Amino acid sequence: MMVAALGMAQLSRCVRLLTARRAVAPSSVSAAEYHRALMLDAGNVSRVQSRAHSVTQHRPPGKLVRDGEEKKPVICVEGNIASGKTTCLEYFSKTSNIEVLTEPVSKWRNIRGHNPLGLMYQDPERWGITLQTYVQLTMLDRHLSSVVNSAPVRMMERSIFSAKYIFVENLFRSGKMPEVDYAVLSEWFDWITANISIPVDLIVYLQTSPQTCHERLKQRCREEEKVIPLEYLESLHQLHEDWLIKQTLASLPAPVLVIPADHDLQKMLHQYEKNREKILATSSV
Ligand SMILES: Nc1ncnc2c1ncn2[C@@H]1O[C@H](COP(=O)(O)OP(=O)(O)O)[C@@H](O)[C@H]1O
Ligand SMILES: Nc1ccn([C@H]2C[C@H](O)[C@@H](COP(=O)(O)O)O2)c(=O)n1
Repeated sequence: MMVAALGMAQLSRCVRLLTARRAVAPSSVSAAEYHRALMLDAGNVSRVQSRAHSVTQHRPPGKLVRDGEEKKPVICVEGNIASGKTTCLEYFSKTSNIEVLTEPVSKWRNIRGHNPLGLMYQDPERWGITLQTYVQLTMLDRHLSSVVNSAPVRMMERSIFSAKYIFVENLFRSGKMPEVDYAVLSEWFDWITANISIPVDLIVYLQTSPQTCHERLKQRCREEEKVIPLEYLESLHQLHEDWLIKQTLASLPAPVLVIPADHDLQKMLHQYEKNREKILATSSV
């Protein structure tokens, strides 16, 4: 399995911890109950503790978390390709005291000299599973990454949730991902979300029309994305709407703040200012 081959430190550590503890669990106690009762070492991973603020529903006890993670509220910025997520994060990082985590796109474009993002766009049936396995791994790594500064809020570009509910779902529904690949990715996703705490306190949805994204995407001119047709952005848009607005696709990990994002840059900065309090107040919810 690719994840094993890549040997991602956090995931394998979590897996090892669970496996090791399971091996010595008393036979009269279920594995789940036993894990709940465990107080794991104060090394890299520990059991969820009480939180400084009141948003506790996404941090159920018994899941593994990175030390300190539960103390900092997490905002995920979601939206279609080229909707303006990076631009939004840049703006807030310049104007507020926040910790910003961008999507690890450079890793998706270059893993040991290979470009799974480019391969996926060339032949999604063959390479969709490869890219999305790596996206899932690298997004989990982002979610679990240690706090890098003392900023009171963390703002992330996308999440492990949109990777699954939007991109994997789209590949499968459009017939470009074989059912077995979808099943493997879903099993991984279900295991991760059942066993590892992935706190999200607010989703900021940059809501755009697919046409706007198509224009911005052409303007950005990322080599791999030159083959993206408008129809692809329309499918992704529909899934975003189903997940974040209609709420019919999958459960939401956090409340959603919708920001209309078809406007020009100047007006968008105004929109961000208008919503600044709502977004950053997440830290005192
Ligand atoms: N409001 C806007 N109006 C016009 N162009 C924009 C706007 N926001 C971002 N862009 C441009 O659109 C492209 C995609 O924006 P980006 O922030 O990289 O999107 P994302 O991170 O969602 O893919 C970039 O070239 C960026 O400069
Ligand atoms: N799970 C994912 C996440 C992203 N991508 C692609 C889409 C874009 O080509 C690129 C980066 O996205 P952006 O930040 O520009 O919206 O990665 C994907 O295929 N699967």
